[in-house]
Amino acid sequence: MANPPHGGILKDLLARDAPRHDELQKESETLPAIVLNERQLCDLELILNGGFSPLEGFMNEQDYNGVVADLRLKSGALFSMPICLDISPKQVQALGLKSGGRVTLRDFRDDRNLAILTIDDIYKPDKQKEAKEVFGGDPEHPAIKYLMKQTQEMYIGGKVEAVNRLNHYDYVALRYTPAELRTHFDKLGWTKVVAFQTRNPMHRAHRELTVRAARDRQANVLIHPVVGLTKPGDIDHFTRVRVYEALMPRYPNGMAVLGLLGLAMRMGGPREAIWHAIIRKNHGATHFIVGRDHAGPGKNSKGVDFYGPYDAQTAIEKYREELGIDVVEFQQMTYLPDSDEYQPKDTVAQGTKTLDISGTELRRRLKTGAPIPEWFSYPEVVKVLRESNPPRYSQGFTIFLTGLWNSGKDAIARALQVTLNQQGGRSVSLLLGETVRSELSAELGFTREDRDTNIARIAFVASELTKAGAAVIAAPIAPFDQARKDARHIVEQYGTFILVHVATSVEYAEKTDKRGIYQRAREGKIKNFTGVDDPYEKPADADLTVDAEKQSVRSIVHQIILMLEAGGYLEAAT
Ligand SMILES: Nc1ncnc2c1ncn2[C@@H]1O[C@H](COP(=O)(O)OS(=O)(=O)O)[C@@H](OP(=O)(O)O)[C@H]1O
Repeated sequence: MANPPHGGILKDLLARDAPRHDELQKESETLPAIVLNERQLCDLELILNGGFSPLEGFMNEQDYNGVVADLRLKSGALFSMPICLDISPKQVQALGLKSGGRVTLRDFRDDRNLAILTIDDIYKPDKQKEAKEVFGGDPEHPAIKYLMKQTQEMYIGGKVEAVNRLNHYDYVALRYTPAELRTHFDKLGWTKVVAFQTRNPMHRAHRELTVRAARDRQANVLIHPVVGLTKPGDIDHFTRVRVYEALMPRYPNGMAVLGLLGLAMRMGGPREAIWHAIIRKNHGATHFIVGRDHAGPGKNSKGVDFYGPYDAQTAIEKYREELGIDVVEFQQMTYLPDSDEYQPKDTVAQGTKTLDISGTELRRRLKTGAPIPEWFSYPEVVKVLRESNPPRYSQGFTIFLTGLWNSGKDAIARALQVTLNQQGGRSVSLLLGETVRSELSAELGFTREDRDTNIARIAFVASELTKAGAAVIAAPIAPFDQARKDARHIVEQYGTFILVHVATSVEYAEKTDKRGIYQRAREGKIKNFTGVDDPYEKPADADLTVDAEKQSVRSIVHQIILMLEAGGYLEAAT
């Protein structure tokens, strides 16, 4: 038998009775609706399927205050994380929400009605207190940032009834509800299950740690990674799930099962560890692994740890009896090359040679293509990671040429395009000012606002192409510094952005103008012409500055190619 859920009863709020379900469905169409964001959707799913048992809805003020102050619901049950539905006062008013009323909870992704909430109360939380008590108070903590910047001013509490399940389209078969996992364990005949929480790829150390835990407790293993929301900047869950799938055959004799958990983590260290244990208990696990810096966000910008490395273990220890799940505490695992094995750091005899590869070092090796040894990870895991972190020579990039009209930037852009096409290996996209103006920005003029919009559109397209692995050459005038900086920011989410200032003087651009455009601008026939009666802000952040008066197009293109080569973006012809 699987572990009894927290509070004794596994909540399952989806109406099984077909007539009742139809009634709720109909009613949901008639009620005012709150459209849930990603975090709220994750929370709702785990409320509805019992992952957050004994919760039956979003917390009302009494439950919230109890949880914030001393980790207790009004009923006295232990619960460490506030689970609240935030809403703006404006929306409360617009929807006419008040205590006793009912409101539909809707999915932002497909507008499906998911649940009906009966309102207990609408209250204003003390955010400062929540930040301090729940997360420790450091304003750089990701959950505190979210609380202060994204969370609305009011919370709305009350029980929910499910109308529909959330739709998922990725890894559906691996997403088990608590009831499904319990049935699965039952089917396998598992009575002791040690659950492992993670938001990172898993390597050999994790495999050794979980097997060791299983051996110690004579249990089976549930690999239970979070695929809802994790820490901003984490490796995306698609890559991670492929890693977990690659790793699973390394557990002997079917001793482990992989299940995905659509949790929105808060990175709340000690409080989060207790919450995680409760969630795993609800999913039927009898044991839960808590390792080093469990669910901590690491260090703040001053290099100070948000939590001590074993704070979570201490916190969870305090509630050991009450939690009803056996917590398996682990020190960090380290590799002993002489005996080719992993051991918890605290059990290694002094003077023994150990090896470790940090997350930062791993990212560096993935980036540069440097080898990742087999003692650290399995080749099949490394293969998945390398596929998601391709070497520079197959990553996308954007070359953004900025300069006056007729500065030579278009000629450079065209020459660079054919040079890169000759090299091959990537598709090359050319976004000339004139093409963009006619295809994307036909309705825009040349006010500052319109020019900024034009550059923002170019940046968006360039970022998408960069993400897809293309070489993008953009060549608008882009006279304003802030718009160029914004463009860099957007593209750099996905790849390298190289700003090339084509600093040819206006005199030369004008002298070599064969179309008479400058003359028309001087005569006032074209207004607000850059370099004539509209400013060009010279970039102070150009990665390369060139001048078509002093250099040939060929030599400028060569300079850009050399830069790309130095950055590792061009694969040597083999
Ligand atoms: N007032 C004014 N100022 C600057 N340029 C003007 C202006 N009016 C029209 N044009 C023609 O628009 C083309 C340049 O547009 P860009 O998209 O590169 O400009 S911007 O980056 O949005 O500032 C460029 O045309 P193409 O020759 O087709 O490139 C300019 O000649």
